[in-house]
Amino acid sequence: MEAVFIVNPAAQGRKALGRWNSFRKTATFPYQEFMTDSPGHATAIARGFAGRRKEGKFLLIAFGGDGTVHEIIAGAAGADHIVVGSVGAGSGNDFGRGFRSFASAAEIGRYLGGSKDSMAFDLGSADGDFFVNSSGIGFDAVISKATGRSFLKPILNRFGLGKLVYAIYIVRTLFTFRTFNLEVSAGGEQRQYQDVWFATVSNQPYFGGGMKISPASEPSDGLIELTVVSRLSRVKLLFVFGSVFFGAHTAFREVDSLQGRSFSLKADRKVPLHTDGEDAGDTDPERPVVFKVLPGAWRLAGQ
Ligand SMILES: Nc1ncnc2c1ncn2[C@@H]1O[C@H](COP(=O)(O)OP(=O)(O)OP(=O)(O)O)[C@@H](O)[C@H]1O
Repeated sequence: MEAVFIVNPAAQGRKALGRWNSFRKTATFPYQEFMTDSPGHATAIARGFAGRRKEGKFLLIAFGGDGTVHEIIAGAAGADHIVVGSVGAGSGNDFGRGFRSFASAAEIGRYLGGSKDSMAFDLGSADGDFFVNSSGIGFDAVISKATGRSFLKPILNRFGLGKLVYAIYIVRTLFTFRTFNLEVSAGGEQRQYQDVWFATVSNQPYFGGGMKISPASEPSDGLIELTVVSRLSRVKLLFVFGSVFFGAHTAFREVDSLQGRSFSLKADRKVPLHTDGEDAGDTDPERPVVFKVLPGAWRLAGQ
């Protein structure tokens, strides 16, 4: 198995590059190294390896944040000669909360010299756009979009306060966001929701930098979970957000949770969509966004 690091030097407010320069000195095994130069580059690199099935197995290790792992998995989906690994060097790192990641080069060295076990995990798709953690429409997508391009993020990251960005935008969006009406089709049934703040489809429990939005999610069960938050006052939404950190929000009657293999979500106006916290455009009020699970579509290093 050949080790390949895919490094996003821009992750964690460009701190990742410095971390990589220290990390690489501790790697005692042979490896290839790629630096991403723009969004989408990690997917292109992973796709290149996905086309090299005849050359044996590859361990593609993301050195960056959630966006970097997301891109690598999207490029490697369906290629069973590729095993994905991750070293968390981003600001949110929800991936590391829901999935096993490597803590050091020594750990990777032990893995390569030892069992080389891997496990298949599910991948989500939102109209063909992949997600490993979650994808959603509404309030959370507005926040992901805003924080993704925030001038505050690199500044706060420098002081180790990246999470504060989420808090700032949650409060700001709370006062500016317009709720929407939502039609959900799941398992042959239809449900209508009024005054929706957000609807999130999860493959693993965490989103938004450590919020346990979907406690029932299990990324290898062949299922995805939909969480719809609706009909809440702005003040109560803040309480719900507070309780999300502990996964206690599901007790609120305004929080509905469904489990299934596919959900169609149709909002009555244009609403922002995110996949793994990355901007995925807006919904179209004329047609639903179809969320699906692709069971066992990618492999993660370790058991
Ligand atoms: N050289 C580059 N310059 C600018 N952006 C890049 C570069 N390489 C990759 N990217 C983009 O940087 C974005 C953010 O990366 P990533 O998510 O890994 O870090 P983060 O935002 O610090 O962490 P997290 O998502 O865990 O909060 C990704 O969308 C990725 O496509």
